[in-house]
Amino acid sequence: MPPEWSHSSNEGSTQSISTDRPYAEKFQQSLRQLIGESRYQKWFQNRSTVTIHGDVLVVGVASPFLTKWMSKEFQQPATQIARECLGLAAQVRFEVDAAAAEQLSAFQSQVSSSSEVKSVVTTLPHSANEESKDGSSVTTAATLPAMKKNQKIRGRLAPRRRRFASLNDFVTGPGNHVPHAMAKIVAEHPGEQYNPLYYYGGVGIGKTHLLEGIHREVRQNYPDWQVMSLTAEAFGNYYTKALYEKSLPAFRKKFRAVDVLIVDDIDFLDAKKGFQEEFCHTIQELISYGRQVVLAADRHPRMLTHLRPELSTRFLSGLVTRLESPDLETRREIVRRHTDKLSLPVTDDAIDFVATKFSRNVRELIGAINCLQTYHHMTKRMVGITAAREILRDLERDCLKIVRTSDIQHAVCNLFGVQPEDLISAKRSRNLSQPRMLAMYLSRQWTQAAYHEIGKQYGGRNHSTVMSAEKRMKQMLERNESIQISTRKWSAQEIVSTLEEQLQVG
Ligand SMILES: Nc1ncnc2c1ncn2[C@@H]1O[C@H](COP(=O)(O)OP(=O)(O)OP(=O)(O)O)[C@@H](O)[C@H]1O
Repeated sequence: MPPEWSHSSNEGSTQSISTDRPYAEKFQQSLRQLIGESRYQKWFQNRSTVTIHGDVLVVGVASPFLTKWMSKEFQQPATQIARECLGLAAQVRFEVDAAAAEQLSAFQSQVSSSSEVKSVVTTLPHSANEESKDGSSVTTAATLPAMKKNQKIRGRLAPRRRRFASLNDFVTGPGNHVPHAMAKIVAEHPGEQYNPLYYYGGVGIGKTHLLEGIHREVRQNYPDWQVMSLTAEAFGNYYTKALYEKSLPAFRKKFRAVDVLIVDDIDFLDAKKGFQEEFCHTIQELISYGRQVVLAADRHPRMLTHLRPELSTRFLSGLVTRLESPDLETRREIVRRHTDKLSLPVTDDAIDFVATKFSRNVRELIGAINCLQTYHHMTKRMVGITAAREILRDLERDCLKIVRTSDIQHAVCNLFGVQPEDLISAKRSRNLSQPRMLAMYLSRQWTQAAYHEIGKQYGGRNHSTVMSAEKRMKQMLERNESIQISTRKWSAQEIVSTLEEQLQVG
């Protein structure tokens, strides 16, 4: 699968080249054949979009209800076809996409006599919604024979190129103005300082937005430069393919010739020793020739505990900068700007309600606004606080992630590099006592488990051991004491926030 990739032609064109469209169309055709014409028409045609990001094929649908229904019904055939089109690593996700909702409502107004369409329209959102992280990059939409005569609608369904987010649309506040300023500097003077520039932070708080903003701005500032954006996973897949096909020289030529390399989700490399060396050589070579490298991950490089030392040192040799969840004022501004952009009439107290309720993750915040917009679209009413409460009630509940003790154990083991069976054993070695104490503390914070239940899960310890672990951990947080991970000490607060962010992602 090709990465999102843009370069100039010899004529100096500044257009992005998207190679996703043929894959998306092939996916649609093959799916139609596999599930049959009538099911395809009923569930996909005129009401879905297909977007490809690396190995992830996203089917956009019109409502949260449909995401659940479609994954239940079509996950298996869609994955089978995606793998045939994109390779074995391909995955399929069903997500809400405003373009699919638009398609559906346009289709409905065209063929309102069709009862089949009506039955789907009744499922339009009253509850959960989520804007795709890469929602700006709709690649191709399902074709619509019934609409083909309608020029206006056909225009809207035409395949679009990926649109990168803009740095100017990024709302800044205390937790993110420095990372944003760094993005501006790097986009103006790539390769000159902060190389590599490494962003880290929790889920849905703008890392990809900043990467896309840099991509876009470099392309504007330096139209004939080659800028490549992809995920670490896509890099790994290319590398594996090149190894398999014995085409490593071509692979290296391609990746080491770019002027700016932008790689998202670097944490993927943590568990993939096989790609680390190649990735390390790639960025080393680029940086040594003054090319810019920009990276993003969910953790600080030192918390990627399975990384080769030369790679984490390389990450640390530029600028490592943390993005924090936006504070209330920043969230209010994000809501204001987004509702303005959608021309959504909404009262100030409804804005406050959304900004207060959806506090951890901007993607969820934007998803909430999209739900309000659908309500407005359907009712033509101004969105006030009562409507906002009503519409977002389910979504608010869905955003509360259920955390299990096994999630906590997994996250702690991953961070400290210890084995799960050791963490839950009766062993008392020093390298296990701190991670275990932390895991017990998090189990109390995030699950409903009682002290004795937690104790039982950690080597049959009694409830007083768990109570003292919790007390000691609280003390460490209050006094801002440090915890050792491999060779380095971290503040207890930083470790707990990192783990909690991962628990929220799942
Ligand atoms: N400060 C901000 N101002 C405006 N929009 C924002 C801001 N932060 C995030 N967003 C928007 O929120 C959505 C999610 O952001 P993004 O995809 O960049 O998150 P992320 O940190 O990369 O998440 P993940 O860890 O899941 O990859 C995007 O639509 C993005 O444009």
